[in-house]
Amino acid sequence: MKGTVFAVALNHRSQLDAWRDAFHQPPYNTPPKTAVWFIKPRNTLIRSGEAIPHPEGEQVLSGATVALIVGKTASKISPQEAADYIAGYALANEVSLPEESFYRPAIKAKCRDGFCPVGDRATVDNIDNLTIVTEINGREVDRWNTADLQRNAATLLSELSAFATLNPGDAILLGTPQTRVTLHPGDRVRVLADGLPTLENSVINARELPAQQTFAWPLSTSGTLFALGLNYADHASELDFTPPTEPLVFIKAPNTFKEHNQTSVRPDNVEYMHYEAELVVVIGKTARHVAEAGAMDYVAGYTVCNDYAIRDYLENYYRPNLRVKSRDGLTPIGPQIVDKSAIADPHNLTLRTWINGELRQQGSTADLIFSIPFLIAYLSEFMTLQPGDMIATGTPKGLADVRPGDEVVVEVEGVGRLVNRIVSEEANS
Ligand SMILES: O=C(O)C/C=C\CC(=O)C(=O)O
Ligand SMILES: [Mg+2]
Repeated sequence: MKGTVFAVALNHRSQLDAWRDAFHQPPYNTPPKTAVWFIKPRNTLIRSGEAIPHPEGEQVLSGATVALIVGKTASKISPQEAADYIAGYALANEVSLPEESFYRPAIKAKCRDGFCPVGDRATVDNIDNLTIVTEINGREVDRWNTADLQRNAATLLSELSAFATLNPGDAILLGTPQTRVTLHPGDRVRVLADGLPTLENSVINARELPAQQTFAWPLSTSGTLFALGLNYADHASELDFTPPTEPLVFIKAPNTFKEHNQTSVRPDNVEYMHYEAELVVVIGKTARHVAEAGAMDYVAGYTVCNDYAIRDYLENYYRPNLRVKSRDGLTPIGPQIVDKSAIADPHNLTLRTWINGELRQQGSTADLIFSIPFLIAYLSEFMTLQPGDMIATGTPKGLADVRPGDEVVVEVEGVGRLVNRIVSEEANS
């Protein structure tokens, strides 16, 4: 099994009930209109029998659920067609720290090493009425039924495939109830459901992890692309935000990647398709608990990306949400990785974007709010960065809409010049 693990928050009725009043207050203002997606990156994935690391001083919550495993490439499918695209289901545990907000991506709560155990796959007769039981140290502590999900498995597959092509081995975690069970070092947590292989994991103190243990999806084909939001003060203010005091990090899945000289699709009937020129840092060796002072040793090189956003789809849930940023083909990246030794000072590079030859965006990595070593230290404090992982460092001021027919060139001085063309949905079909 391999692939990207997508997950959905606020999909159990008990969660919607608990948050109902808050949804009408800032920062949310309205209840979510679409599924609230997030990604469990490869460092979170472990198998049955492996240990869940418990970060010292944190409250760790078990979130027993089911993973839908995709069997066939799925793009824009209806709920009625979904069964044909599903290879089976597996028990999973969407382990998390407590969440006090659904406004920003919950990366620090949900993307810690080993926070996504997934069991073996099987087929299930009726996934929409499945009871999932959690036992800790042999005692039942939780039980819930998939009939209480807001969106069922087929609907989730359909809604995600509307903007992200799913490939065999990709998975969707169906959601968890509001109430979760606390895990402690030394616990054994078992997740059970009729017809699915039991998922069993011990919980160990994260300090006791063997140094060489990595948290890699066994057959992963691609590193994780972490992206920074609002990492340039001038860009934050053009979007009417004050600059963040802590990095705002979201994840872009591999379905978004496009090579140099390819096309990206502008969805019909949208007003805002914005380019974003960004310097991307490529990690060269495993980084866990790295100090800022030594963090540049973990960089292999640099590349360029265009972190397109469809801002019409912004909702104040895990903002920027996957519908805005993780659409098929909306991250042109490349054209090459430039070795670290070729860049004298990555914090003094000019970024530029041209539309049809006209210069529309210009900034400098000198203005990054959170520097490259700070970001590596920040992320590696709560997750293991692995060779091939990437950090898109954010974009400066200068956004504008792009239209079918436009040629968009983003450049980072000394690193590369990345060309992309915008096409309409019709031209792409
Ligand atoms: O939530 C928002 O509107 C802003 C999030 C990300 C912007 C981004 O990708 C960047 O600053 O770069
Ligand atoms: Mg960006």
